[in-house]
Order: sequence, then structure tokens, then C-alpha cells
Amino acid sequence: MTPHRDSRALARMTDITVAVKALPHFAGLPLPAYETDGAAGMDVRAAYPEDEPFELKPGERTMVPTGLSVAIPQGFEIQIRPRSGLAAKHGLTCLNSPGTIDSDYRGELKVILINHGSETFTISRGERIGQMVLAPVTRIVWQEVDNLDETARGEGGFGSTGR
Ligand SMILES: O=c1ccn([C@H]2C[C@H](O)[C@@H](COP(=O)(O)OP(=O)(O)OP(=O)(O)O)O2)c(=O)[nH]1
Ligand SMILES: [Mg+2]
Repeated sequence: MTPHRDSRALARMTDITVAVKALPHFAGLPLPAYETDGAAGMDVRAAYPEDEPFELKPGERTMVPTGLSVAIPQGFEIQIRPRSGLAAKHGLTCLNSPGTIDSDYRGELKVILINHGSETFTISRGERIGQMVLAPVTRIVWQEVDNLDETARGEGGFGSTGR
């Protein structure tokens, strides 16, 4: 095995099984899939119940149904992120990017799209409109204190180091 193939095999050991339920209007669509071996996200498709395309006018936003519900193992989340091609070519992005899918959410996954472009964008059933990335979640346990440790930055932020 070449070192390259070796490292891929290692990465595959981190795969996590996620239960997925296809809703009736998902019928006929393929499950989200990694488009390439090294893809971080699976592209997710519009699952409009009707075949009729949806027209997203400039400045407007919409919640696109995906036709899928999932049960993410505890300790993980799914992030819904925009596709750069749609953003660069059409000004289309996820308004709440990255969208957060909680591990205890059992409703339909939705993609909240906004059209920042200058032209109406037509979304067809089956079109890949975003991508989902599985990510580990590290939770906070508060330790309440009266004083925080001192740092060089201190309270400086928001451009305090210059442009
Ligand atoms: O892009 C998104 C974002 C969220 N959700 C679903 C899954 C998520 O678990 C749930 C709640 O999302 P979030 O916590 O971001 O929204 P909220 O406004 O805080 O709603 P809630 O009060 O239900 O938590 O909505 C989506 O389907 N797509
Ligand atoms: Mg919430």
C-alpha cells in the first residue's frame, strides 16, 4: 500500500454511523453522498414534494426541505453549510451558516437559503443546494470565577491589532 492509500484507510476508521429516515417526499432521490474521496461534506438536495421548481428572488430567503430526518449520535452535530459554487456564481448562501443540527433533533433537515445575487435563482427538485458536515461537539462545563487570568490581548479585540 502506498502511504497515500494508507492515510485514507486511517481516515475511514473515524467513520460514524448515522441513522437516516427518508420522508415520503424524498422518494426517488439519492441519499446525500460524498462527491469525492476526500470531501468533508455530503451534498444535500432539495426535496420539494412537487416537481415544480422554486424561484428564489433577489434578497429573498427560503427553507428548502431535504426529505430527510436523522438521529446523530450524542457527542456530534451536523453542520449545514453553503456550496461555494452557488455562492460565487449566484450569490446563494445559507443564511444561518453553519446551520446546526442537534443530535436530538428528529424533524426534517431544512436548508435556509438566501439569494444575495441580483437574479432570481431557480431551485429544482433534486438540486444540490448545500452540504452537511458531521462534527464532534465538545461541551462546556462552567467554572465560575471572580477574576480571569491576564493575557497580552486583554480586552482588546475587533481590530485592536490593526488591519
Ligand atoms: O439549518 C438548519 C438549522 C437548524 N435546523 C433544525 C435542526 C436543529 O436541531 C433545529 C434547531 O436549530 P437551532 O438551534 O439553530 O434553531 P433555534 O432557533 O435555536 O431553534 P430551537 O429553539 O428549536 O433550538 O432546527 C435545520 O433543519 N436546519
Ligand atoms: Mg436552538
